Amino acid sequence: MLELPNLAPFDGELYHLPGFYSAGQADAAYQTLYRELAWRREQVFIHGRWVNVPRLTAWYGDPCAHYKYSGVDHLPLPWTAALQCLRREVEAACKAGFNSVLANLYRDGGDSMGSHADDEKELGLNPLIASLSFGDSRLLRFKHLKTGQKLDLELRNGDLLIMAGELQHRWRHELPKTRKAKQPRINLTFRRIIALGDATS
Ligand SMILES: O=C(O)CCC(=O)C(=O)O
Ligand SMILES: [Fe+2]
Repeated sequence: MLELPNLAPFDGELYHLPGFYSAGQADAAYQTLYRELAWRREQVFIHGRWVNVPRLTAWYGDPCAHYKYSGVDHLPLPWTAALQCLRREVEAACKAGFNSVLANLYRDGGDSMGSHADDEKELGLNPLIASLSFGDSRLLRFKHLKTGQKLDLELRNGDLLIMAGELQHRWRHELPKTRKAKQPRINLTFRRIIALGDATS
């Protein structure tokens, strides 16, 4: 993959391309996404009650790309021009196709994403997930399920991160809260959803 070193020491593939977009390009993308995406405060059903997720989210994709995430069925909004453009560039770099993107907006250091794996069956076995970061930098932490080994990555404005192979089955990842003063960060995770009832797509 891209002749980059695999940062995962074992059980999966993880590739980091710092500065995939220049600071100028990334700043422009950030402004457009911040303004244009239909950011909303989502709720998930955990331990018998509805709780707000600690960030804003938006889900875009091809009409077939339904996706259950944290117990919620996401119906994708149609691609915006900016998202289409980013999708094509990420597809070219990854030599892979994506039919949907989950956008996350972390407004400050108090916003976060809890430990999880993107291992839903709609993503198929060993999904390739491409993640773009815009805005302030944040730490993404991986933890191996069996050994407990940790791997920390600082994701900065314009970075591309690719997760592939067995990574989602063997490791979990989280974006922890931080007490450091943080400006907002936008993250896009491009995914390929296999439409239910269409295992060949
Ligand atoms: O914000 C990030 O970098 C992580 C996002 C993530 O893990 C996800 O959307 O599944
Ligand atoms: Fe994830």
